[in-house]
Amino acid sequence: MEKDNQRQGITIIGVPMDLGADRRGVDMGPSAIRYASVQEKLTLLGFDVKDLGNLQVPTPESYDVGETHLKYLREITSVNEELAETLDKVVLEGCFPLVLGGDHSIAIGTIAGVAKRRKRMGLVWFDAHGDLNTAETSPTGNIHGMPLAVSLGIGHPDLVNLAGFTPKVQPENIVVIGARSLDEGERHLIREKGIRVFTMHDIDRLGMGRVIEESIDIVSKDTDSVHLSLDLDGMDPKDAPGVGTPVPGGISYRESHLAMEMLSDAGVLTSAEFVEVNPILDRKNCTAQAAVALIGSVFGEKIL
Ligand SMILES: NC(=[NH2+])NCCC[C@H](N)C(=O)O
Ligand SMILES: [Mn+2]
Ligand SMILES: [Mn+2]
Repeated sequence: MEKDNQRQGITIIGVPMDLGADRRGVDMGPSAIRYASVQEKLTLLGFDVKDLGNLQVPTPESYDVGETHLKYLREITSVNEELAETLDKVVLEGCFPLVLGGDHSIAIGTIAGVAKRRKRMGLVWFDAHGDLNTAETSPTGNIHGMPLAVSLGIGHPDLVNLAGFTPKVQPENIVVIGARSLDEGERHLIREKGIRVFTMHDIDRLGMGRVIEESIDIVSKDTDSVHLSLDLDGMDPKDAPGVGTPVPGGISYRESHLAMEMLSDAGVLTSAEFVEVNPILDRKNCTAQAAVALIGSVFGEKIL
């Protein structure tokens, strides 16, 4: 991949989605991240920032949950269709799309939108979870546990065929970083597809520096773009408590920054999303603040 030196601008899109997860409140994630001054930070870093505001997302109270093994499938599909269309336009304009969630089910639409005009996309999946479930393997029926499988072309046809093509990404161009809570079906899929998963065990042994060096090789080999999908629950709950599905033993605050700084230095990223910030479960907005600090590092902020 060529280094992307002529970044024109950044376009922010909020997706206040909470239909993909069991715990309410993650719909306030985009507001919390904006409140933590994301636009100011990026402007200070010298970028031309445009905020498109939030997509409209139905509230769970006004809809029927639908099939319990794929909760709110219809509503989630339609929001993701709109998100994919919005992102396609942003890519066509030559801007860097920065999506603020919302639960992780929005990655279905983000990835569909950013992959549409690309031949081959690399994907960095920063998460405590694999998000590789299907209706058959999910223990919860929550679609936020499925977006990576969907992007690989595995899952309900309405989700998989979103934006009219499938798959969005190939298993050999994906890295998962920070995994420590995987369901049985997800373990199977990881082995079957040969997906490179850097678990917490690998991060402990290799160190984040090596993990990211290897990750950059994987996601940039023979690709024309790289998307970062960052679930704040990848971080340790001590540093990012405002998430709906926290798992102890996560990536530290500094390791997270090192990962973002190295991705930034490599100049490979072409789009990003920050998801699962739940202000109701947070402590004085510190999870949204962590998200904004990491966004700073993604866009080149340095200590010195
Ligand atoms: N994006 C997330 N936080 N996903 C959590 C998924 C948890 C669990 N594996 C499930 O499928 O329900
Ligand atoms: Mn997660
Ligand atoms: Mn996730």
